Amino acid sequence: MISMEHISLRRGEDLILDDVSLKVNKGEHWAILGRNGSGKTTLLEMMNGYLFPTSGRIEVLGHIYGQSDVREVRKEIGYISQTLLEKLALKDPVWEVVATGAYAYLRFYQAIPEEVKGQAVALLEEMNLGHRKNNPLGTLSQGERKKVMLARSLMAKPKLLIMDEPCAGLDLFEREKMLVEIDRLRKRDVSVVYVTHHVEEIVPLFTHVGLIREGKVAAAGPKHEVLTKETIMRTYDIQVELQWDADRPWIQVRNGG
Ligand SMILES: Nc1ncnc2c1ncn2[C@@H]1O[C@H](COP(=O)(O)OP(=O)(O)OP(=O)(O)O)[C@@H](O)[C@H]1O
Repeated sequence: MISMEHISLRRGEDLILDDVSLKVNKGEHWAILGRNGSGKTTLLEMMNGYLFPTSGRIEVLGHIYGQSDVREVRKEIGYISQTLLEKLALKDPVWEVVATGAYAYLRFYQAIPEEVKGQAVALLEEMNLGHRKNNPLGTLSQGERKKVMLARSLMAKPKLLIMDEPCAGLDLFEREKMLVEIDRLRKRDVSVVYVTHHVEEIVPLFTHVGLIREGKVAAAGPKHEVLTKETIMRTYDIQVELQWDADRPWIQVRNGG
């Protein structure tokens, strides 16, 4: 699905990504973690073809970046980020916001086919938001809005779903509801790449973990191999204990970190 080989990105004097290699195969779902400024969003922007590396090779869904039309590749990629959420029109009814996901634009300026509306409403119902379909997006809670974004990204039936901190800013209740939806992505034919700051968001859906430190891959591979207290301590410079419960990792910070 994704093959990044020896990717580096230089900005002036700074090496933002430093010889990063990462491979996401079909059937795998990856969680990417790392400290603030370690390069996670930059990595996602490269997967989407919004940023090009200074050196290295990126292949996504069989297209080699630099030799393909990235706009075509992006049609097969769903991208969920705070920036996108901020661009959506708060006055538009929720079902319409979801329906625009079937197309490459943010708002409709023509009649929406009934079939597309039906698909949007079905996705909202699947996420227990059917009763809110006619409400303006701006009246929904932050958690509900994030679910709307997820539903919207699924409209185009993406092969790859890239999520940049989709649970940021959610309370415990809203976050768990969102995580239920994310875990349910296993029923779809889609590979997920998910950036988060919180280890406990690595729900059972996820098969692999990548840890980024100062623009380099500190560790990457099957989650139970990669996610250990030693690798977390190396990535975050903090003393922790790590426990798995129902195939979900939890962190306890030791006194004084
Ligand atoms: N346009 C830019 N010009 C120069 N430096 C940049 C630019 N964009 C990002 N950076 C730098 O690149 C580094 C990595 O940024 P990035 O946003 O990828 O990190 P991140 O791991 O996603 O951080 P966070 O967890 O805080 O969101 C940071 O040091 C950032 O300041």
